[in-house]
Amino acid sequence: MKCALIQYDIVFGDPKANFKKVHSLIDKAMADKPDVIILPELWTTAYDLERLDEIADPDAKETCDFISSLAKKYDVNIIAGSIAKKNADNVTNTQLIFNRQGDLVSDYDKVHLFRLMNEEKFLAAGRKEGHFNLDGTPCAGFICYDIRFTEWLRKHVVSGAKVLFVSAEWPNPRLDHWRTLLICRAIENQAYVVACNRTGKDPNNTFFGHSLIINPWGEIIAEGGEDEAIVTGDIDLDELDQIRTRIPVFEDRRPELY
Ligand SMILES: NC(=O)CCC(=O)C(=O)O
Repeated sequence: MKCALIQYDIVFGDPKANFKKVHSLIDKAMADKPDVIILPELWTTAYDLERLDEIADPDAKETCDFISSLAKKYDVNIIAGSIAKKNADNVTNTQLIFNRQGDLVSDYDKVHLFRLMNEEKFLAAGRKEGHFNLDGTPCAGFICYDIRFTEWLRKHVVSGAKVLFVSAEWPNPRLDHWRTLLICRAIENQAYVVACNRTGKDPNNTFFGHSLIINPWGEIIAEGGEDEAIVTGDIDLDELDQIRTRIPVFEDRRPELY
């Protein structure tokens, strides 16, 4: 599974500009023929939370039509980061996943809202799990702050997920937390972690990029810098099985004790 992570500077509060930018970045990413493309968190609006009434996508319809047509056109799976989705009575931070046929295979609402960026004041938290299947591989999706919640990711891995996709807007000065948490999630779960973070800045924060692909041994396969880039790397699921055989963490767990 070849992954292409599109880490870019999201235009604040301007979905139209972001659709245009993402269209051209996806066109560019396809030069490498990836199997899956990953976008960052809130990639249509960024953290312009005070204007969500105006700019959140009603039922995610416009975003779904746009991403679905690109997935079909390019025969590629797309983790459409997350977007602000306007529902009947609230707005959620929702990760949308499309397969190569352009079908929506998961819509995961961020479960853990991040107070430091005022999410709890404007967004409703999700309650359901983020499982999906891409080309026969069991995967799960998470959004930014979710990665601090070990049990949440573990629950998905225990239910079968082998690749953990993360969409983020993780700002300075917590680059060390970002890298360390993601490496730990990969090692402890003996799973691939594929995490896309935005670059650039908004009125309140600066973002460092450093999107990462990490193997189940905790080794970094690819890492972005601080600038806009398409970060690519391959995932080899045989390697995952070898690591799980060598150190059989899932056989040795004692869930009856904890
Ligand atoms: N957008 C987010 O959820 C940011 C999470 C974050 O920065 C953290 O330190 O956790």
